[in-house]
Amino acid sequence: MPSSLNITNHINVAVIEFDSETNMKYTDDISKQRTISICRDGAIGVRLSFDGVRIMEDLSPRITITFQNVCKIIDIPGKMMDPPSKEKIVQRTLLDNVSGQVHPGQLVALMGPSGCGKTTLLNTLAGRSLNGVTGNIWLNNQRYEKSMKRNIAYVLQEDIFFENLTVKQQLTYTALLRLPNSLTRKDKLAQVEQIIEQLHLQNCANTPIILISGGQKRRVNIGTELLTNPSVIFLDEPTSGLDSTSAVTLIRVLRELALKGKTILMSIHQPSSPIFHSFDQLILLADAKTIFMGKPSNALDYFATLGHHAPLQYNPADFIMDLVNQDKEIREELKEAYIQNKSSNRLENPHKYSSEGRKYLIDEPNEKEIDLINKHHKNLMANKNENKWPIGFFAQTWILFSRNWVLTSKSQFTKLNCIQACFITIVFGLFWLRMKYHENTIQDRSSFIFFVLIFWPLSICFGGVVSFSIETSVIDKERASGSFRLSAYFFAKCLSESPIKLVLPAISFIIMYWMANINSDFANFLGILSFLSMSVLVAESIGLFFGALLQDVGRAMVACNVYLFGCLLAVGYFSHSTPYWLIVWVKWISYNTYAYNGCMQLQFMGERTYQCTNGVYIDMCKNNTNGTFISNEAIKYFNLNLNVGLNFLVLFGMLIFYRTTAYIALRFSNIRRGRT
Ligand SMILES: Nc1ncnc2c1ncn2[C@@H]1O[C@H](COP(=O)(O)OP(=O)(O)OP(=O)(O)O)[C@@H](O)[C@H]1O
Repeated sequence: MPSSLNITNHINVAVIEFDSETNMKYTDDISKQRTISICRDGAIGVRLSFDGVRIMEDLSPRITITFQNVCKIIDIPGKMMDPPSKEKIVQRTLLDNVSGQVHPGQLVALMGPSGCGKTTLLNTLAGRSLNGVTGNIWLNNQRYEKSMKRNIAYVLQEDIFFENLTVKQQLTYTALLRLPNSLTRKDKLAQVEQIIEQLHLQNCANTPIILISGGQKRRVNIGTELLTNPSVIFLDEPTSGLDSTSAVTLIRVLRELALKGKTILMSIHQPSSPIFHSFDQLILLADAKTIFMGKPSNALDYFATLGHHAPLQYNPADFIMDLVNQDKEIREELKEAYIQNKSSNRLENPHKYSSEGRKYLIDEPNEKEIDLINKHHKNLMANKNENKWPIGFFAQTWILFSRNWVLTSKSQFTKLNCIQACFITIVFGLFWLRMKYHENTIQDRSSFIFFVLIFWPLSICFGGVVSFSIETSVIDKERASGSFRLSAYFFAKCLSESPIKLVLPAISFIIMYWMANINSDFANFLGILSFLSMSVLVAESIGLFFGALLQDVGRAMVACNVYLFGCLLAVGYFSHSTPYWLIVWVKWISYNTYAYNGCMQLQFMGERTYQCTNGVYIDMCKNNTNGTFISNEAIKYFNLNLNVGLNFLVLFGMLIFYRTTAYIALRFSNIRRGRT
């Protein structure tokens, strides 16, 4: 035993969080150093190591998940059927009275042909897309409630990440977002290290996810879900796409987790023989119904009782999959046989199939209390005062801001973008090279401003259109596990992306501005730069708005193009004979009007002297072609009568307007997709 002084030193941190329901356990584990475990009634247990860092330990409640007669029926519009149905709505059964029970410490496989309902069952048990679901689901002896989600991890079939992040960055940002405020940053980072070690990811911890192998990606996916120390883990085909060695490694990791008391249910397609036999239980589905539930080692014996004998030396999983993938008649026979075999009154109602196989099946739960009792009883309901989110709005915004900053920097400063910026800068600079302060350059000066205000805003705008579509799958996945508010994501995105997206346009503009010799006054230069920056941000907001509203890149691009080019023409630069009724209103809703107006005034503002040339543009040069005029005269020529400050203010208003509508559109599209 360590000295009492030692213990006291390290309890200091814990005492702050003690309450009547907190248990303490002292372990003298040499491999993990001496630790004190603190276990509360929540999902997260805490271990104190002697260096004072708290590490979450496997002290989450042990949970038995019981599901009984779970059905899912959805309505499909008749015209979507093939062939189209005459009925307006066609009902389709995705799950038909599926029952089962998975205990802590068990690794259970869910198998069946493609489309039999494995993912649907996992979604249902994980509390996702519960529309049209009936039946009972219990976690221990408590009926399933939304708040219990925090005890559940769901590893999706696809490995969805921001692939430019390294493995460690991915896990760190997730830990900072999903672990509660009661843990310090240091504790959360320690938890990341623990997961990296547990999932054997040390070798690729600092490698971008895009460069790691499929098996490693799958483990990062699992690690991301394990960070919150869940009690129940659902995995949808975690071994698909992996070679047999990676699959075996993964199953070994899952087995280690099961040994720590996790309840694990995973769907799997065609496991190798060793993997098949490593499961504690097998649930086999066909056409939305159960056809076998028992130990994998009993599966072949069960099917043999129904006359389906496996050849010797044959992988049992292959045999079973071949069997259920055969014609519909066999599946009907297997479904019927299972119903008979599980039926308790089979003796009173003799059936055509042998009921000899019953001894190979595990009994289905029958809602009796005995099925639901779990010796590790814990209250799984969320405390009423408990926050819905692990961390507050500002903390969420800050972490998402940091992550987005890293991602946007990587995506913005690519070689391609830099080459494009250089090329545009040089072409624009050479085209309008060192314009003289002469009357005949005022039109060229106008076109310089006009084209600068087209190129950069439009190129950033199209980035905005695709922005959500690139991020939607990751954000949806993260929000499905309750990581952060949509508003925090949007706010962080706006704050982090705007400055980064302005860097290339600003550098390029500064060089072009000097090359074209626009206006040497520094204040005017800053003013024009501010107008360009504001135009870029407004244009990006328009892109974000269409991207969020239409949720389809193709359609959003078309809508954005039509809108922007309509607005661009309305400035009246290209045609002076456009009907007044057509441009009079479009002109005032076009951001180009204000940006162009402001920049042009700033360009000609001041007392700079211009040389008259032919008197085509400036009245006072008409009779004095060798004279001079003050640049302000050009403002009159271009009829620029809206105050510079007002132009900027309107642009700023547009920025706020389009960002707000983009957020509303995003929230609206989330509701349409069933997310809140
Ligand atoms: N939202 C939906 N609308 C209509 N049909 C759906 C919907 N979701 C699932 N289905 C259908 O339900 C059936 C079961 O789908 P599910 O994804 O659960 O199958 P699965 O067993 O996981 O298949 P796989 O092994 O190929 O992933 C499929 O036929 C699928 O087409």
